[in-house]
Amino acid sequence: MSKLHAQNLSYNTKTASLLEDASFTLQQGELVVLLGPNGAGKSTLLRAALGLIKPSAGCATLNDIDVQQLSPIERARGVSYLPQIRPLAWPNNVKDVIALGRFSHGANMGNLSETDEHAVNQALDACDLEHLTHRNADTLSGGELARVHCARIFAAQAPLVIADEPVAALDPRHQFRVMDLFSEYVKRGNGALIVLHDINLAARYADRFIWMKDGKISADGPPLETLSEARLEDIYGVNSKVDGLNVTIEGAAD
Ligand SMILES: Nc1ncnc2c1ncn2[C@@H]1O[C@H](COP(=O)(O)OP(=O)(O)OP(=O)(O)O)[C@@H](O)[C@H]1O
Repeated sequence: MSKLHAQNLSYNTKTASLLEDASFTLQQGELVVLLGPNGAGKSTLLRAALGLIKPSAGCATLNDIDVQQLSPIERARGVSYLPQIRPLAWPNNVKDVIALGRFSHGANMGNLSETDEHAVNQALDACDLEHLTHRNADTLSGGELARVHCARIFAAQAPLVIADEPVAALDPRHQFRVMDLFSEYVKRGNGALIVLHDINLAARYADRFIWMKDGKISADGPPLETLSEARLEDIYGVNSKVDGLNVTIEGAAD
């Protein structure tokens, strides 16, 4: 059972505390949504938990090994990470960008093994990208490119994924399609931690919510237990109506 565990992570710059005493666990078999307003510290938390930045205090482990000790390939085999900002180093075609997800398996670009080829084709198909296989990635629309990046992390076939706003640029149909893919991935026994700003979408898919504000985790639990009008006002400063898992945001609270 793969498990990413963050224990009392803090991250300070010279002038500010961006993350304070944050702990969470992600394991196989659960789809967790990380929620919080812009600037809450969600990306900082994910990067510290993955060992991409060195925390000022606390530590994170992947399967009980300190993430700071893992090589990039070891880490990528355990957790596939889709950052919020996804620069493309050069204008590869769609299939080659997705094949980058196979690097952690030793894939040889331009000469993929049968297993790599199969994983890439499966991801292409799952993300509705077959018709774009040979297009240059720098000619895609924002939504198409977002799907290519999702396909890249699915092609990696890691037991855990962390995705920072994977559906932000997608139209409603593709938002559901991509969230369905994460859901199916979790049902196959994997684990996913996903940052979303759409609370209704989050409530529809999440087994658990982690709520963040001002660099701190303020709640961690099942949607039905942690989603409330008071919570939405506290976290986002909005008035809302919450009925079970249905949320209507009525407007800014002040
Ligand atoms: N290296 C840095 N130096 C100074 N401030 C930083 C640094 N990195 C992040 N920040 C600030 O820390 C805060 C948290 O940033 P972070 O990207 O973690 O937020 P977030 O919750 O992911 O936000 P969003 O929803 O807008 O993506 C922001 O105010 C950001 O400007």
